[in-house]
Amino acid sequence: MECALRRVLRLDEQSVRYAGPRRRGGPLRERVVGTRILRMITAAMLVVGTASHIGTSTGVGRFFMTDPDKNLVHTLTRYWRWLLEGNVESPEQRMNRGFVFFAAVGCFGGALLNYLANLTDTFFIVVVTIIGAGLLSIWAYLRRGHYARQSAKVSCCLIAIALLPLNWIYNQGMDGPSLLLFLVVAGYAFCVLLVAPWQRLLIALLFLAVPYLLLWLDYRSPGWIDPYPSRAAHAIDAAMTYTLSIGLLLVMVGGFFRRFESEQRLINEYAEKLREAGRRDSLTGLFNHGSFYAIADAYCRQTEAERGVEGALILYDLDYFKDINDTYGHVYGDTTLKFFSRVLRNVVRAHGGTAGRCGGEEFAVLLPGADQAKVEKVDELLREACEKQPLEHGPVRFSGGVAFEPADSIEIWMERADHALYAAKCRGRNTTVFRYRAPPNHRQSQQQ
Ligand SMILES: Nc1nc2c(ncn2[C@@H]2O[C@H](COP(=O)(O)OP(=O)(O)OP(=O)(O)O)[C@@H](O)[C@H]2O)c(=O)[nH]1
Repeated sequence: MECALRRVLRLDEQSVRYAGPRRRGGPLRERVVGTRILRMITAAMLVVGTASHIGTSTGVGRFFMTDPDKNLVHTLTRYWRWLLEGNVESPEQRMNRGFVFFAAVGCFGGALLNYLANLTDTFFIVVVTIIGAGLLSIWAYLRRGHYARQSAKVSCCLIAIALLPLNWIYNQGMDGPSLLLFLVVAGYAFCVLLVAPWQRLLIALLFLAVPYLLLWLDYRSPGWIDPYPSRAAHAIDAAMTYTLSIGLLLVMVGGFFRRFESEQRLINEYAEKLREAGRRDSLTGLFNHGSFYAIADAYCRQTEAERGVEGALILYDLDYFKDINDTYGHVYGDTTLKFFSRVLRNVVRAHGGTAGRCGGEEFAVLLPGADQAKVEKVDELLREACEKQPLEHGPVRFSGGVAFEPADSIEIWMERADHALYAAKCRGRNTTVFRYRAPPNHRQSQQQ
């Protein structure tokens, strides 16, 4: 195994010459190869995973998924999702999980290869394994939906203080790819850690201070730094690190786009909820006075040009509601209002109408295109439902007044319905008056 690896990586005498004389002393150990391979593996996984993710989210992957013989993308996406998705679905968390997971895989892969090929000191293998275990436990913690920012802070510190300095020392220091990796991880830290400005400043200082320190070490004590064994190894490492960096940038930018989209979706949802709440009566859930008037007024205007158009406006008022409040309390009064509203909404909706609460114990119903027979039916069903389901202190009773044929404005139409309602109250309540039909050509006569 060791020989094969060495043959593949061409670690021959010529390669050793490229590196120049050993600076740290002792025989040349090809420890750099392990970290290089780990980056290759991580980059390959990242590229395949990201490609499958982009494939499915853009719809390109659907082409493959429709064909049962080409379901590789589907399988990869399933694994990719399992790795990144947990109990909580937020783009920030997914971005975090993706980053931490690949860092952990990189550590384990590197440690394993270094061990198998006997490339580095045991110290390097142990430290990288410990860092990998730390990152993996952070990833597992994140998958369970725990708070992402604390874990992101810990993983950033682990990478910045331990992993990248090791990478620096074992990968030709300032001539290797570690500075590029520092830059990408710093970008990740700035993107994911939405912390207070002073903490952001601390992170920036950390990502400046550690490379400065390493540059100084590189300059003052070059014996600490391991060179590349060959030009080929240097080129491969540069290519792989660059690919890894592009992949990580993709994860970050993709995460940001998804986060922007989900926040936009949330804003729209809340705006819609607010709009809806502004149109509804908070106690009964029916349209409130303003929105009911607007709907009914729009109907009046819409039917203005049409002659003899059908339609009815009904006003309902609960009977002796003040007595109910005074005798059984306001809570019972509210229960009565809610019950009546629910029954009213169900009956009216079933007949294509709209119900609203005009205030107190007064309700309004718009039945577009309804003739007298339909209005009588609605009224009958409503009374029947209230009688059949008595509340604790008896059935809800109410009076109603109906105005047929839309008027020029809702105010005029309401006034006519109100007259009918008043008539119903005068007749002894618990009844509906239908007699307020508009005279023929009432619109023309009103305009004159
Ligand atoms: N519980 C409760 N009571 C309300 C609410 N809004 C208005 N009221 C009460 O409704 C009562 C209306 O009383 P009135 O206008 O005298 O009507 P009424 O007693 O039903 O008499 P008639 O309509 O003539 O049968 C008042 O006591 C108000 O305080 C509400 O949201 N909840």
